[in-house]
Amino acid sequence: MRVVISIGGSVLAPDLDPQRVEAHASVVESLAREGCEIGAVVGGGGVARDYIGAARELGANEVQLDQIGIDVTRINARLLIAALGSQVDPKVAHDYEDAGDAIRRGDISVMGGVMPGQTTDAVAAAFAEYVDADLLIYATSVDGVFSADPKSDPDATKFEEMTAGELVDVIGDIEMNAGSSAPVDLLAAKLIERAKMRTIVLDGTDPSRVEPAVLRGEHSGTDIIPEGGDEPTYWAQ
Ligand SMILES: Nc1ncnc2c1ncn2[C@@H]1O[C@H](COP(=O)(O)OP(=O)(O)OP(=O)(O)O)[C@@H](O)[C@H]1O
Ligand SMILES: O=c1ccn([C@@H]2O[C@H](COP(=O)(O)O)[C@@H](O)[C@H]2O)c(=O)[nH]1
Repeated sequence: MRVVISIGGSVLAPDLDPQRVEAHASVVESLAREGCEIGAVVGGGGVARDYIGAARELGANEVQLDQIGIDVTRINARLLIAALGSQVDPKVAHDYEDAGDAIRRGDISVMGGVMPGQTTDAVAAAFAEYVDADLLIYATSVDGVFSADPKSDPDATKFEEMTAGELVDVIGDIEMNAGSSAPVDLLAAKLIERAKMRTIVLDGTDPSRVEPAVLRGEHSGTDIIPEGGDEPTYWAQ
């Protein structure tokens, strides 16, 4: 089974705690030991937003701010690589071909951002499509996709499952400025829709939630069900 796991910067390194990074790496390594081929994509989190906020005040434009965000995602990717064992490609992949080559060699491949105008959510979706992944996981700071931002709307309700088209509708109004927050960005949602990619959005603040989701489909987040896609496959079945 081939899996792409997107790990938000806010769940990988909210406080630069090496033990937390190690815990995420352990989950990735454990899945690799189970025989999964793994691509990981790492976000920029609060550090990226801090840099973006400071540079915005200094007058940088949105593309320049995105470039700062990309730099931070790649630093976080290096952090994850540092915690992974010998099975990881030691280079942060800057494009999908390099990342795909690493996976075909049997390595775990780690990416950060690639180009302005999107977030690492879209990188993960494109990476998953490029390598024909069986499953795409978003380990983020919220336990799934809600009808509205649960941090600002107490009446927001969680979708246990939804189609990619419904996901596009729910997140369509979220701003796309550098450093913006969304469980999955709009471009990612469109890529998931066109690739008919089976996708799970879950709370990755506890990294141990990722493994049962990959192996058995067990999680409390949101399943994005492909319209016209294949039946879900799990490694343990
Ligand atoms: N409809 C929604 N459903 C769920 N979360 C939403 C929604 N709208 C906005 N959000 C916000 O999206 C945020 C999740 O994305 P956020 O960008 O913080 O982290 P991430 O995707 O894990 O990556 P990173 O921290 O690297 O940017 C949550 O904090 C939540 O407040
Ligand atoms: O491909 C990419 C990836 C990221 N960015 C910019 O970086 C920040 C942080 O990334 P997150 O995935 O949100 O953690 C993002 O808001 C963009 O500004 C990018 O431009 N292109």
